[in-house]
Amino acid sequence: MAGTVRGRGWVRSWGRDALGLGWEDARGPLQAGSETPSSKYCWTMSNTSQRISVTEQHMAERKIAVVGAGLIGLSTAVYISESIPKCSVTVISERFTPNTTSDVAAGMLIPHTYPGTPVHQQKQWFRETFDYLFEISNSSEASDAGIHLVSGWQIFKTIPDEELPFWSDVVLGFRSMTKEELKKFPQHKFGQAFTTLKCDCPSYLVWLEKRLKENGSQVYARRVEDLWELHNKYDIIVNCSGIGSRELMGDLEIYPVRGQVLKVHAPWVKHFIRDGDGLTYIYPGIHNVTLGGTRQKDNWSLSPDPSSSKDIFDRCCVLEPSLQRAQNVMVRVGLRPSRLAVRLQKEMLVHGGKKLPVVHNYGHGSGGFSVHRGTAKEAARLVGECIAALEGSSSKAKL
Ligand SMILES: Cc1cc2nc3c(=O)[nH]c(=O)nc-3n(C[C@H](O)[C@H](O)[C@H](O)COP(=O)(O)OP(=O)(O)OC[C@H]3O[C@@H](n4cnc5c(N)ncnc54)[C@H](O)[C@@H]3O)c2cc1C
Ligand SMILES: O=C([O-])CC(=O)C(=O)O
Repeated sequence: MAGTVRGRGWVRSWGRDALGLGWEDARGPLQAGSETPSSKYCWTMSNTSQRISVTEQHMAERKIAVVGAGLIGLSTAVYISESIPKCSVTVISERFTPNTTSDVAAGMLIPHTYPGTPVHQQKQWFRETFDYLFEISNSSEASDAGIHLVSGWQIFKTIPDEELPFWSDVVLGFRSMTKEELKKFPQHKFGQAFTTLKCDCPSYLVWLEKRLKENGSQVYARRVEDLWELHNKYDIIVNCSGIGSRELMGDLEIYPVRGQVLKVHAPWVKHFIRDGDGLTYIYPGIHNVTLGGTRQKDNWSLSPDPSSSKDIFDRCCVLEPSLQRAQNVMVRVGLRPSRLAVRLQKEMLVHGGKKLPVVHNYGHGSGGFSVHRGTAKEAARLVGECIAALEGSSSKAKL
């Protein structure tokens, strides 16, 4: 069975591979049982990626599979394909844009704290992500990538313990709100004004997919039940399966935090507004304004809840009364892949005397957009270490 899905510039063809599993290919269907055309792969280096230091000479071409095609999988695959020489990158995922959690997100660059990750590390990830997207926002790619600057306010009913958050010198023009500005919010006592970046989620994911295609990477649509399925075809696995890691890796430290948002047409809203309690926010984007939200721990339901929609809308109208005239209200629900700390580490799986190096990059919770480029860079560095170890063991074997 074969067919074609979805347009938007990159048509994926699909069919079934030698394992009897559904696959998708960026350049048209492979024949069942055919070899992955890895020798055709090439790598390029953009001025925003650093090349990972892996000795190129005499290196075997390494086959890397990235599991997951949400924001984290795509951005990690792009970073690897642009920074590691002599490797082929294949993305394998059950779902693609527009059907991932990443498509539901507001896509704002305002960090959420991971209690189990050192703050200096989170700040570095945020800075790397901010600098990368700022450069895109300042280029001709900005509209294709769906990246833009947005200014606004974070407001508080009581003065927060931390008046200067750790990320205040990364965003632009951070300052306390003036008394005049606060008059707009009579229930709030304190506020922070700043300019940050926003990703238009489906556009950014489509743009990342396009980058991968240009780098010669492959994309397959299928669910992975066990990483060992990939052992014979790939040298290194990068696990970016988000909340899917609970089942795939048996990681009980990751849990869903259900989020419901409304996407509305209100083109006159230009400023973002976020209540510091993290529950209510208004984020103007390119195509619509995202109104949020809910945070429901351990709730797996992807069905929209009408009473939550009304509550979100009412809360947002209190902060921005003009939203009462908003139109085309769409409801979206996503499960934030939450964890005390992002899992960004190497693991060597061993099974029947065989080894499979895995790099994990998942558990970004409420803040994936804010740190994705930084975590992609760190995951690529760990992949570089795995390659160096494989090179070391293959040269020892030759002696
Ligand atoms: C309502 C809401 C608003 C948000 N707003 C923001 C925001 O403004 N700013 C911000 O920084 N963050 C925000 N987030 C958080 C952000 O969306 C997440 O941190 C981010 O999307 C996580 O990306 P991911 O790639 O890890 O997960 P996902 O997008 O869920 O991708 C996981 C991928 O893995 C695949 N997969 C899973 N299991 C398997 C398997 N067994 N086999 C094959 N494939 C598998 C899935 O199909 C999917 O493609 C928001 C989240 C929500 C829900
Ligand atoms: O909290 C926010 O501002 C938006 C967000 O990241 C979320 O809902 O997870």
